[in-house]
Amino acid sequence: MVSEVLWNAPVADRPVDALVRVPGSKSLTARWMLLAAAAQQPSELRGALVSRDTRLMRDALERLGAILEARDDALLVTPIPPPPEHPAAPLEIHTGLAGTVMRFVPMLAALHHGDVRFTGDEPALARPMDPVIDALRQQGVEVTEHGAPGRLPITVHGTGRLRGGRIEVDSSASSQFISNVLLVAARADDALELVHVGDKLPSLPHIDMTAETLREVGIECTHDTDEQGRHRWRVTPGEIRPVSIVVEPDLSNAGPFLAAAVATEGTIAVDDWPEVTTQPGDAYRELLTRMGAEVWREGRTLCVRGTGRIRGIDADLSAVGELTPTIAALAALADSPSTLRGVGHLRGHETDRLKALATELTKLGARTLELEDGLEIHPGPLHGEVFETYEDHRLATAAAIIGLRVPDLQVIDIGTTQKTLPDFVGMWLSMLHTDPLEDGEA
Ligand SMILES: O=C(O)C1=C[C@@H](OP(=O)(O)O)[C@@H](O)[C@H](O)C1
Ligand SMILES: C=C(OP(=O)(O)O)C(=O)O
Repeated sequence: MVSEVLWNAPVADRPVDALVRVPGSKSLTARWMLLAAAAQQPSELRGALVSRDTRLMRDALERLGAILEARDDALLVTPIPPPPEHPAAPLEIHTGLAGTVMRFVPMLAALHHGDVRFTGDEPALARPMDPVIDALRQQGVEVTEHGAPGRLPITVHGTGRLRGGRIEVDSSASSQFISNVLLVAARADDALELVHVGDKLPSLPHIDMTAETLREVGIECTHDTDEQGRHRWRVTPGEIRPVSIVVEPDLSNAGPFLAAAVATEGTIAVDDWPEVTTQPGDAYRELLTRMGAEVWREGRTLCVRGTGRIRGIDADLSAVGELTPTIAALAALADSPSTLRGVGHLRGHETDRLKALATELTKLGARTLELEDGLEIHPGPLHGEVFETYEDHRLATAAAIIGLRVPDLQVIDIGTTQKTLPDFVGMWLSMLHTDPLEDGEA
């Protein structure tokens, strides 16, 4: 539900200068939790994100029979027991607005013996689910659609088995449709061959992330192209090894803090930036450099310094669509226009992000045109306004970035940031109040 409480976005009265530690990656936490629940032996996760999305994942896995307990600094995961011979009582799973829960858990529910109904927040009922439903049916699993076709709520009639074999998935509206199938494929009867049949494929690094996590639990997952040049993945069935891992910090969530350095001519250092990662947030290093910032590493820390000049950018963000709201916020503060391309699939995110960004940025004075697959942003003199966030955490953080430079910007429902970053406000304020003379911490 949208809260009408307004948050006065703080203006930076000097360059921000802080060391920031961001909590664990939402996407990696979701994958590790799910794989740990689908393994045969208990696993231990450290640094897992605790936010609304990951709590929903945890609840979903617990409904299916896993046990996830926080102990000291670790999350212990006891896997889902084998399905009973007779169908269990019907279950309901609430997915909130979490794409990772609504798209990743239904395939796992097929391995449950019994009916599992999936529902979600009001805006979640508009997010595409057809390829999830279609993939389940291709796997021989019955699905009932209770609402609009191809949308939540649905019931997965799990039989405790997945067929495997060849499957075609149109993942042009979200990479999550492919990750959904791959994550559970090792538990199928036969080897899986998945071919993507859509005309575009967004967020490929997130699919690479899925393949990489599978390999880390001992599952063979290959990616190539078929004779027609279509993306193809193959997964060999096998036992999912238990893990003892440390989750990387969420680099997408580091974005608004790095952008604060760019917006205020400050310096932000983010701790524990991985050397090698499949997280799309790693692309901030290149994108912010192109926008005029200085970016460098000091050991495991990534540093970004604003130079006083923010350049507009022409960028294809299809692989890293999740970064669009942050880049769009900086584009509104830039000294030349920007075109952000390849992100038509953002219309199926938490909200229609293209429409939302075009509306809100234009309202502030940066004329923003909605393109078929992106945005054209024309910076102009900006003024304070009430910024609507449409239950979208990344719209809220985009507003906070602009608010650093624009007085009287009020954000509706800043609490929506709890989806992936529960203490966003506390971290933002401590970033702003760090004494630049001290080696501070946000
Ligand atoms: O697999 C994942 O963890 C995600 C994949 C991406 O989805 P889309 O491919 O729908 O953009 C990304 O935007 C989302 O935040 C998380
Ligand atoms: C698109 C996003 O989330 P979801 O996992 O709900 O798709 C996002 O966090 O930017």
